[in-house]
Amino acid sequence: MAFIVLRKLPGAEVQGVVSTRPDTSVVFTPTVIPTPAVVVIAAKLWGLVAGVVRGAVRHPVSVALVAALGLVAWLLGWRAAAGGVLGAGALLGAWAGYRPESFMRWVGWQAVAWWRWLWVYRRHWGAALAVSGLTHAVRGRTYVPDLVRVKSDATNDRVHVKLLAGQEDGAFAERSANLAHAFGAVSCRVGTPRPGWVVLTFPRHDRLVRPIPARPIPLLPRVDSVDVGVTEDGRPYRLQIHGTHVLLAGATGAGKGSWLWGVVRGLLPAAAKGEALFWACDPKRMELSYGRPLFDRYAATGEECAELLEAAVRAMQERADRYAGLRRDHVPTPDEPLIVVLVDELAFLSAYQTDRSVKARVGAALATLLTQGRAVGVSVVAALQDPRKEVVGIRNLFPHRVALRLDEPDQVDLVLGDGARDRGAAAELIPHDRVRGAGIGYVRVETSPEPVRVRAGHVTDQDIRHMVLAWSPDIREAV
Ligand SMILES: Nc1ncnc2c1ncn2[C@@H]1O[C@H](COP(=O)(O)OP(=O)(O)OP(=O)(O)O)[C@@H](O)[C@H]1O
Repeated sequence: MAFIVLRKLPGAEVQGVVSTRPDTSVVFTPTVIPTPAVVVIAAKLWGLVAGVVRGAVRHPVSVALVAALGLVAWLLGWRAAAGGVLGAGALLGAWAGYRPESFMRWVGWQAVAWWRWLWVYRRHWGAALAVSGLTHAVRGRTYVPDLVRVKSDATNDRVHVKLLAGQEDGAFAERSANLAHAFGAVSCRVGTPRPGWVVLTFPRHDRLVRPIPARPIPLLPRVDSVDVGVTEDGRPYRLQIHGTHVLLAGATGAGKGSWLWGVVRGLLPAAAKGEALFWACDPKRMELSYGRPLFDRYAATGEECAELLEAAVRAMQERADRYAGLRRDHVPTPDEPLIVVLVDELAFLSAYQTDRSVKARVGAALATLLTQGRAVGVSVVAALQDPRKEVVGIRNLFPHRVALRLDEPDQVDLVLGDGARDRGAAAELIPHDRVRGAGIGYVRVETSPEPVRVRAGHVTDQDIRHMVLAWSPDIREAV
């Protein structure tokens, strides 16, 4: 409208023309009302002031720096301003050299975030969201969700987006693959920090691309959770054990073994103190047999596994009878240790089990343990290749679940719950290659609706041999 007022367009004004485009319905040309220049200039000025204020609120440090520099140049001349810039640069350089972590925290990552906001996100925002189908047209005007802030750290960019009124976070979750491609990232995870907002997490570097050595055996006994690996942010990941059950789902070769052994490794000091016991079901006889001396009970055949699980149910019920009316939770002690029931391949005992009576006994014992074991100190940690198999019935009884590499995208939601795949848990895309992919899995954490990618420390055969030599009960007793 402003141009129509300020500039006389050539040719005659065409009025009341109805135009059509092949991809839209009828579009009517709006009536042009000549506006006084002063109104248009005032509107432009208002837009400018609003833009400056918005910029100052969103980027206070950058705006303050530019303003301070302008003030110095105005009051003292450009030489003083240039000297100030050089001096500030030297100070920042010294800070970065002596205290790189605090420098990155307060200055470095802010600068990276600002650059990424400007160069990667802001530049393509409207077009990328329009092509992804995340903009909305209302009465001929197109509205784009607001790109409010970008925060960066060593691994990820977190893009804070204010949704359009009436838009829902699921729309972004469904388009996470489009967004990842649009902004050149390997993936995009969608979180909802509060109503009306989404946070899109774009990883810049993959910290998990190389295997991680087995996590150190803790110095002090601890049973609540175990440090089994590292998250993509580089933080240790503690898997909850006490008061819960854990399901590890992953195709063959996905690295379930390193998670199972990571649990054993982290609980060794507690086991040495008598506060944790390992009962192992190893129907494949491949995985757990290697560290057999570490286990207080070990079962391999279907019959033996059924007996072991029923013994766990008896121990659980005996405790429940004693606790009834007296206490509501379990505290591990040498008299009342946490019993960790490890099951290497759940489907061997359920879906592939040919002996019907064994299958029924295992199913009944597992269902009882999973529904009643948590409060009295019996935790099940089970591995499973195919989450579609007959374990469907008990799958949801595991409060903590890990989706390692899976064969099909549909399997992800079966393991992690509805919507996990859309929110970025692309477990079917974890590389098959052992070096780049084994041991990587997606987990859900209580603090965030977005799945978190974790790589378990690689517990090698040599680590297991060392664990057996240093920590098995027989050897400790002999010493
Ligand atoms: N965290 C890890 N980091 C790197 N390599 C790993 C990791 N975990 C396992 N591996 C390697 O990947 C291969 C497969 O691991 P593993 O046997 O644990 O897989 P799995 O899921 O138990 O497979 P299956 O169900 O067939 O037994 C092994 O060679 C192992 O050494």
